[in-house]
Amino acid sequence: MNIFIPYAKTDTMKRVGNQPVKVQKKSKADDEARDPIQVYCRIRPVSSYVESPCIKVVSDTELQVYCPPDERGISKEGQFTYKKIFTDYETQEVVFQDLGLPLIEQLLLGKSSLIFAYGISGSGKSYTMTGNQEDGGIVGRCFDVIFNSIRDYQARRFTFKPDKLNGFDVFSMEDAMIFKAEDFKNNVRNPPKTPKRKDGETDRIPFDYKIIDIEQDVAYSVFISYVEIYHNYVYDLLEDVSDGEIRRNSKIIREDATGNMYVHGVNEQEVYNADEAFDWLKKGQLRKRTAPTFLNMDSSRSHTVFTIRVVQAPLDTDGVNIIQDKKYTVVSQLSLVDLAGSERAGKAKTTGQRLQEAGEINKSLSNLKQCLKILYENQSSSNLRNIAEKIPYRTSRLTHLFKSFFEGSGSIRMLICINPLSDYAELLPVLQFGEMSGSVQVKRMTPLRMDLGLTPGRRKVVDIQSVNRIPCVLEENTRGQMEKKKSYDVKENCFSNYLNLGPPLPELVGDDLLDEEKRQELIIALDQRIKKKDELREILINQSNDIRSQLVFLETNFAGAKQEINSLQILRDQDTNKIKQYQNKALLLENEMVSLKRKLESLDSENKRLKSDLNAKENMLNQVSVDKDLLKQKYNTKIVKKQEQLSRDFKDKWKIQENEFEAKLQEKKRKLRHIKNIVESTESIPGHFSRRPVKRTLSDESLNKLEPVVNDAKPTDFKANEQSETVLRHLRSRRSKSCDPHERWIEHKPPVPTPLQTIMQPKMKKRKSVTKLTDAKTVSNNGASKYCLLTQGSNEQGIPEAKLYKADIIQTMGGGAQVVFNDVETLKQDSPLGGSPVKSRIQAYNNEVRAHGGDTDDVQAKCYGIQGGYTPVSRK
Ligand SMILES: Nc1ncnc2c1ncn2[C@@H]1O[C@H](COP(=O)(O)OP(=O)(O)OP(=O)(O)O)[C@@H](O)[C@H]1O
Repeated sequence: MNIFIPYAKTDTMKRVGNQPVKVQKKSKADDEARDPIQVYCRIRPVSSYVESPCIKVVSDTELQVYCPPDERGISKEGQFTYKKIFTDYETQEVVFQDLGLPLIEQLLLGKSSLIFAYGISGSGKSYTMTGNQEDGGIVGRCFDVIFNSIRDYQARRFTFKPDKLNGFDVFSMEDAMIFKAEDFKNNVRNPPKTPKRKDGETDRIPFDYKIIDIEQDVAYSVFISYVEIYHNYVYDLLEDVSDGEIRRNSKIIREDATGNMYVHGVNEQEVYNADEAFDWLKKGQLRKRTAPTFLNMDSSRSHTVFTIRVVQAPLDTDGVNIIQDKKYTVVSQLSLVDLAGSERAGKAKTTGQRLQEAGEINKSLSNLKQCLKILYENQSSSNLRNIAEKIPYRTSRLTHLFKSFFEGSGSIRMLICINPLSDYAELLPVLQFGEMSGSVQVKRMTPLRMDLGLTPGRRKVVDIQSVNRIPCVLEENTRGQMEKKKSYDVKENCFSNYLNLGPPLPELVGDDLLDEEKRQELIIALDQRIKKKDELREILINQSNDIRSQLVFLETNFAGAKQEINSLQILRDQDTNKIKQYQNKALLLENEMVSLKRKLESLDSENKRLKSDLNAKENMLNQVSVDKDLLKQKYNTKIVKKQEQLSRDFKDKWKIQENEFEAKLQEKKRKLRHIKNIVESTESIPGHFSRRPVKRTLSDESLNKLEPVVNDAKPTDFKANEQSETVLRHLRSRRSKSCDPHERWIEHKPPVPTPLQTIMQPKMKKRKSVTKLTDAKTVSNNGASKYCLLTQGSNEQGIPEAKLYKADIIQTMGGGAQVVFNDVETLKQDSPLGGSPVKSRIQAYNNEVRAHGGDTDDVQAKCYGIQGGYTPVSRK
C-alpha cells in the first residue's frame, strides 16, 4: 500500500509524526483569507498519428493556443496559465494525486471542497471524473483513499443518520444495532438491486493509497448522494423508482441553518467500504441521462453531482464510545461535478430533443460563467466604485446549488478538459473561462472541528490496554480476527521471553556426573541459568522498582486526581444544586407566568366585554342624542310655527283692537267736537259759565274741599296735569249726595252692574234707569233734564274703574232733545294692602251669590267683562 505524504500543505495544517492534526483556531485574519480557484487543465489523448491543430503545451502550467493563418494570412494566438496541465500521456492516477488527493485529506480534516470538470462535449470530463472499471476516475479513487484511511476508525453503521436538514443525528451503539437489525429485515424482504455486471467487465482495481495522518480519536462515517441537473431540474440518481413509475420527481434546493445549500430530500446512502460506494455510483450512472451525439457516443445530457459527506464525532474520555452531542459532530463534503459538455449545435449535429438539451446545458453553463465573471469583477481592483454587483446564482439550479462554495464554505478546484482536435474558436472560450476562473478568490474555510480538551490518543490507549478488546468494527470485516490473533502471539512471545532461562541443560545419563567434562558442562549451564536467573531477578527487581515508582507516581497522581475529582465533584454538586435552584426558580416563574397569562387572558376578555358594553352604550347615547336632536328640531319648528301663529294672531287682534280703539277714539273725538260746539254755542249766551271738563277721583283728598273754579282761571294742559292734583272745574258738578233733589235723571247703566261697594253712590232721587237707549223719545218725552251714563271697566293696571258720564238734556225747538255731556266722574278703587281688591270683591260676591243659591259662572263672566274690557253679556 502506498502511503500518501501530501506535497502541499495549507497553512492551517501542521503535522508532527503520528500526532493528531491540530487545527489552529480561527483568527480574524482567517476570515479575510482567500484562496483562488485552482484551475487544472487536462488534454485528452488522441491517436498518435494526429496532431493537434492549435494547441501547444509550453510547460506544465502554460499552454499556447493558436489559430492557423486564414485565407488573408491572419493568425491568432494566446497563452494561458493554469495550476497544472495534464498532457495526454498523464494517467488517471496522476490526475487524481494532484487534483483529488489533497482534497480527501482536507475532507477528513473536516473541510469541504468542490471539483468541477468543464469542457466541450467529448473532451474527457466524465472519463476523468468517473473513469471506467479498469481505470477508475477521481470519484472511485476517492472512495478507495477515504476507506483505506478511516478503516480503523469507522463508526458502527447507523451511528449517524441524516436529519433531512443537511445535518446528522448521532445515535448510541444500542440504537445503531436496532437500526441495523431493522435494515437487515428490510433487506431480507426487499433485497437491494445490485447493478449487473456487463459482459467482459473485469473486477475493479482498487486504488491502494492511504492517508496516514488523520485524527484517530474520532469515529468516521461516509455518506454519498448522486444527483443530476437536467433541464434545470434536480433529480436524485440514487432514488429507487418503483416499477410503475416512469420518471423520478425533481428535488428542490434549500439552504440549511449554516447557510449551506443542499438538495432537500435527496437519498443519502451510508457506505461502509469502497466497493459498496462504487456499486451506488454505477447504479446512479445507469440512471444518468446520456445520449449519442456526433461528438460523443455517450454524451452526458445533464450535469451530475456526486457528493461524498464524511461525518466525524469525537470519542469520549474512555476512547470507546462516541460523544452523542450533535454540536461536536463535524460534517465535511466533497462534491464532484461532471458538467455536461458545452456544444455547438452545428458541430454536434444535434436536433430535436438533443438540441433542446444542448440549449439548456449551454444556458446553465453560461450562467456559471456569468456568476464567476461577476465574482471576479466584484473582487478586482478595477472595481473602483466598490459596489458589488448581485450574482445571479438563482438563475440556474447548478449555480444555486454551489452558491455556498462560491461564498466560502469550501475550496474550489476546476478541471478544464480539452479535446486537442477541437478548433481554435471552440477552445478559446473554454481556455479563457478557465483562466478567468483562476483569478476568482473564494474565502478560505477553516475546519469546524472543536477542541474538547480531551487527552489525545484515547483510542490507541484502549487498543493497547485491552488485548482482548473487540474492536467496534469487528463485525464488519475479518480484520479484527487477524488483529486478535496477532495480540495473542504478542502475549505468548512475552511470556516465552520471561520463562526462557537459557539453553537446555545437558542430558545426563548414568555416571555422567562423574565425568568431569559433563559435570563442567552442567556447571556452566547451571551458572548460565543462575546468571540468567539473577539477570532476570535484577530485571524483575528493576521492573518491579520501576513499576513501584510508577505506582507511587501513579498513586500520587491518583491522590492528586482524586483530590481534584473531589473538588470537581464538590463543584459539580454545587453546580447541580445551583441548576436545581434555577430549575425550581424557572418552574416557579413558569407557573407565575402561566397564572399571569391566565389573568391577562381573563383581563383581556373582561376588557373586550367592557369595550363591547361601552360601544353598545355609546351607540345608545348616539341614538338618544339623534332622537333628541330630531325632537328638538321638531319642537323648534313647532315653536317657530306657534310663534308665527301667535304673532299673526296677536297682530290680527292688535289690528282689531287698534281699529276698535280708533273707532272709539274717532267716536270720542266726534263727541268731544260736538260738546265743544255746544260749549262754544253756550258760551255765547250771557250768564253762562264757560265749562271745562272735570276730572275727579275717589282718592282725591281735595274732593272734600271743593272749590268753584274761577272762570278766568288759566286753562290747564290736561295731559300735563293728569298725574297731578285733580281740579274740580265745574261748580255745578257735585258728588251724587249733593245732587239736586228736584232734577230728573235718566240713568243709563249696564244690565248687570258690578256692585261698587262704595259709599260714594250717585244719589238721584228722580230718575229713570235704562239699560239700553234705543228710542230718542226716552230722553225727550220724560221731562228729564239730566243724563247719566255709567260704564264699568278696568284701567291699564287691571284695576276696575267706573265712570259716570253726566250730561244736560236740552229740549230742542223741534220737540227733540240734545244731550250735552259736561262732566265725567271716575270711580277707582285701590287696596291699601296692595292686593287685588277686585279678586277679594269677586270672592265675596261669589260667596254671596252661592249663599243665595246662584251661579258663580255668570259673575265670573262679568268679572272678565270688567277686567278685560270684554263682557260676554250682550246689551240690547
Ligand atoms: N484521458 C483519456 N484517456 C483515454 N480515453 C479518453 C480520455 N479522455 C476521454 N477519453 C474517451 O473519450 C470519450 C469521450 O469522453 P467523455 O465521455 O469523458 O467526454 P465528456 O467530456 O464527458 O463528453 P460529454 O460532455 O459529451 O459527456 C470516451 O470514450 C472516453 O473513453
